[in-house]
Amino acid sequence: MILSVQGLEFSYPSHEVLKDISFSIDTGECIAILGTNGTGKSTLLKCINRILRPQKGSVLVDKTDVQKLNQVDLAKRIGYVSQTNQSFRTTVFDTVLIGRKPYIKWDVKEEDLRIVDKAIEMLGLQKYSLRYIDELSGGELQKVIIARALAQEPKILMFDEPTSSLDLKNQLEVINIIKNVVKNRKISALVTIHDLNLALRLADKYILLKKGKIFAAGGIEIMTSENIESVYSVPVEIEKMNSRMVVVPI
Ligand SMILES: Nc1ncnc2c1ncn2[C@@H]1O[C@H](COP(=O)(O)OP(=O)(O)OP(=O)(O)O)[C@@H](O)[C@H]1O
Repeated sequence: MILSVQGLEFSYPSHEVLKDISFSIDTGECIAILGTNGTGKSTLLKCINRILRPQKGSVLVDKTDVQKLNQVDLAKRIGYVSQTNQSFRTTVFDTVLIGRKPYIKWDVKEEDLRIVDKAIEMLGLQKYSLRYIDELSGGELQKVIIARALAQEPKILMFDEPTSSLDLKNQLEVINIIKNVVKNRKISALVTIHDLNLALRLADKYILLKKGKIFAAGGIEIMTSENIESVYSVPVEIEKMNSRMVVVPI
């Protein structure tokens, strides 16, 4: 088990957001965190990555409490791609190189450069490598930030809406990159995503959040029309197309 969240509760000063959240993830698993706007998906990722401190509960990564890890060890374990991006004026290459920061002691090594090149190549960003990130489109920048997280080589990759600025082709590419990286590197991913059909392509397991609580969690068997309707308040049908499950709002 690479990640274990037990009895997590989190409130902002004005209101309670997460209640009694418990789940665990094994190596090689890709988990989609689903739920309506404002239900607490990003807050959950931030609690796991220690950006926010839960009032109750624990988060163990590799059996170690995240609260006890120093910043470098945390960054070697968890890579986080948030919904908001940095605004420093750096090139694409240098931005992705920042992902290697936890490993660089004095000088950047050949291996760091190789890993950065590989991440840039995986996201198809070679032609932008020397461009400043404020000269990119929203989707291109999103891919740069994903490349930086891959270069970080963490054990758990967390993505907050990784496909939100991407066109259809890039959405599918990014989903496949995440799936392949998880399987090939034997790591895990936690992904918040609004598009249920992309979630079905991506994930091995699902967590349906409703009003800050886990409404259902598990494999494909929990992605029923009843559960989806209950969480999103929209009637849906689940159909099979080309041997793939699709969610169709009705
Ligand atoms: N910094 C903050 N201070 C106070 N309340 C906040 C803060 N950030 C988020 N919230 C509130 O906490 C709740 C959960 O927000 P969160 O961003 O985790 O939801 P989400 O499920 O990720 O939503 P979305 O799908 O819209 O991104 C919302 O009611 C939101 O308004």
